[in-house]
Amino acid sequence: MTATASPHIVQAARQALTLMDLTSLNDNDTDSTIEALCQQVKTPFGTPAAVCVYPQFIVTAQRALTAHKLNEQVKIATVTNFPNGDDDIMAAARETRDAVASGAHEVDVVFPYRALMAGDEETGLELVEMCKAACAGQALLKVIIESGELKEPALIKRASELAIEGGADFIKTSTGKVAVNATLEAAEIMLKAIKASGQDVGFKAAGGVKTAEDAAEYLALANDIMGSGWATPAHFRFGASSLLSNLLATLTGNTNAATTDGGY
Ligand SMILES: O=C[C@H](O)COP(=O)(O)O
Repeated sequence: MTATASPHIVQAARQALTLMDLTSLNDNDTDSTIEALCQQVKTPFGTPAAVCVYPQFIVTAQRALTAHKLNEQVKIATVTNFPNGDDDIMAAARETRDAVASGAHEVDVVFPYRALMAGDEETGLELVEMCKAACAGQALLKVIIESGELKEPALIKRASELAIEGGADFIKTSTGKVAVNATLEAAEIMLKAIKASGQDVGFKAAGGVKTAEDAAEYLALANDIMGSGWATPAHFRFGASSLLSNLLATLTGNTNAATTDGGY
């Protein structure tokens, strides 16, 4: 992305930056990589909404954000039942409770999507209910439905409905760990499920969102379905490991910036 980006794309980049859960969920993450991640959140254009890290790095993120005096404005998100979406309700609830006790402000739990594909709706509903209870009103619960594995629009819709019924604060497309991650098609189904529920639930597009142009398409969809002004950090997030560099390049017109933070 270069200085030639249209005003519309520049505006989307500015908005997307503040809606981002800047993510590092790699098996080889260390305290150092998470410290480096937290260092990136301070930009001339504001900060991402959150960093998203594995549970063992919650404290590392807390310490690093505090050192940068950003612990008040940047939330710490983590993942549970991740990435497989197993159907062990109590294990997911325990992980979620432990993550909140460690200081997570937001927990992204994977819905037991394979159980749903096998026709079992109850397990997913109960798992979300138990994880919501484990958040104890202290943390937001984002439910990852793994839309790229569910594939069928009817299953994506049903998983969204069950997550919302179970108490999800956000529904999220993907773990970023499967072949198909966020798509506009899945986003449309999920946003329409939120709208139809009449509940105050947010949406997170995650996995494969890499450019300001990608972000602009999701934001336009959210504006169309939910109304303009809805996509604030309270309702909309991008889960992304390599979007930030492109947004900064778009905002500064500096193509070199695109090479500085990719590859998490
Ligand atoms: O939740 C966020 C995803 O894991 C990030 O996926 P990504 O590496 O494709 O940006």
